[in-house]
Amino acid sequence: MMSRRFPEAAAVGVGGFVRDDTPTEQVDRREAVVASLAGTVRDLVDATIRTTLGDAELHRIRDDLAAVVDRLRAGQLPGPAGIRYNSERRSWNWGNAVMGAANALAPPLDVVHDASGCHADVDLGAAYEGPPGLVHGGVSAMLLDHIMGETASAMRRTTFTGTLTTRYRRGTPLGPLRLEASIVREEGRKVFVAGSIADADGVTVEAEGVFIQPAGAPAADG
Ligand SMILES: CCCCCCCCCCCCCCCC(=O)SCCNC(=O)CCNC(=O)[C@H](O)C(C)(C)COP(=O)(O)OP(=O)(O)OC[C@H]1O[C@@H](n2cnc3c(N)ncnc32)[C@H](O)[C@@H]1OP(=O)(O)O
Repeated sequence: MMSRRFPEAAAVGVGGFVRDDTPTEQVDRREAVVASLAGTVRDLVDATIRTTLGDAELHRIRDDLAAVVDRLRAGQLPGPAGIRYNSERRSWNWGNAVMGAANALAPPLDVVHDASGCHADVDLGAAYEGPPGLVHGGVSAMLLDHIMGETASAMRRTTFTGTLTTRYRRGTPLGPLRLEASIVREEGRKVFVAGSIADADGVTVEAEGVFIQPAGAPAADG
């Protein structure tokens, strides 16, 4: 069993981004490879939840998978993936819980920056269920936290979630959903953001949040 404590990660701290001068072309190529692997692992998670196979077959599959894990463990980072960037301002955070390319737990969320903020279309399957057929409330909050945080940061400054308030207006069905977020106002280091999740029939969850630029955190615009 792997260790769950990563002391070196604690040292990253606020605004801690790792400079990594891997050329962008190489980063893009590797990202496509890890995203493809994560996509298959995501399928595996869904298939595991929904399998109806017998116990003996599941034991055999578990043994096969354990062998695959051993192969992956042959080359590992010492801790979490972190956020890396190169001199061409290409950044990558493949372990991110919401949009990490290598993270099969991430839905993943493909966030688009538009004139009013950010939006993302996502299709949530069986792995994100809370109440029967509905998205887990914590998953909704997680997705909103991310898209609202990305809106606050506008990819040019570091912001951390200070407060996130969610109002669940009705159940959010699993399946295709639309997330939106926009900046409401800014006060010094505080950015107030509104966000929502909607299905085809309208908004299911709405949220407001305060995202804060930690004192001394880096910003691309100075
Ligand atoms: C080059 C760069 C490019 C970067 C491009 C990156 C793009 C990549 C996008 C990824 C998007 C990720 C989106 C996920 C975002 C998370 O998930 S972040 C993880 C969850 N959040 C955390 O862990 C935060 C933990 N908390 C903290 O670190 C600190 O408490 C904070 C929030 C940074 C604030 O600390 P601080 O700067 O010391 O705050 P402080 O000076 O006490 O107060 C400043 C102001 O904020 C207010 N405030 C403080 N705390 C709070 C609070 N919790 N709630 C409300 N207001 C508060 C204070 O009242 C004060 O207000 P004023 O008096 O000025 O009116």
